[in-house]
Amino acid sequence: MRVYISFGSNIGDREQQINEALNKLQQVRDTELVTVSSLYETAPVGGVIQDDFLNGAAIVETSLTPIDFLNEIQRIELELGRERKVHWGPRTIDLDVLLMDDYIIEHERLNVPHPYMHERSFVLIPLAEIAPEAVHPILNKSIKELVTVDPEVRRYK
Ligand SMILES: Nc1ncnc2c1ncn2[C@@H]1O[C@H](COP(=O)(O)OP(=O)(O)OP(=O)(O)O)[C@@H](O)[C@H]1O
Ligand SMILES: Nc1nc2c(c(=O)[nH]1)N=C(CO)CN2
Repeated sequence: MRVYISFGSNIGDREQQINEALNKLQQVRDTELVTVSSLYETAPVGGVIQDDFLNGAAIVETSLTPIDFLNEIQRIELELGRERKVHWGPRTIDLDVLLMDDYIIEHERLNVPHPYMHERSFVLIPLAEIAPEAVHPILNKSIKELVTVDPEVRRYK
């Protein structure tokens, strides 16, 4: 199964934490990291006053089940010291599943496509860089069609 993920960090050495998360992802069993986007510096979305994020997206190929893959990314978040305090608040690392093939999953622990991905340019801009043709299976639109220009999402590296 092809999985599209987004990642973000806004506490501590953001770039280092993203690199560590991607290294750990590369070591997950039966999983290959296919493509990683550039990093983008993004203004915080959602109303919580907090520092800017570094965000990006990646393409992963895995033969794990969707829940086993979620378990692995949640383990990586915990290993990198992620604490769940403020909803939508600051985090050392956040890994979200955006798309899994063309699956629509409504599970208590996993909603795919990610319910907010189509309205978040900090997700769509990095994803459009690496997967413009990927299709949102509920909206039936490609990422290229969903993405819009946003001056608050700036190419970083
Ligand atoms: N597509 C998904 N990717 C990652 N987690 C998901 C997904 N769908 C549901 N979840 C569930 O969401 C829960 C909360 O995740 P998390 O704390 O990362 O939310 P958040 O990052 O604060 O908000 P958001 O989901 O809007 O990014 C997790 O425990 C996970 O089981
Ligand atoms: N720019 C930006 N804003 C956010 C982010 C994020 O990754 N980037 N994550 C959030 C919680 O999921 C809330 N707000």
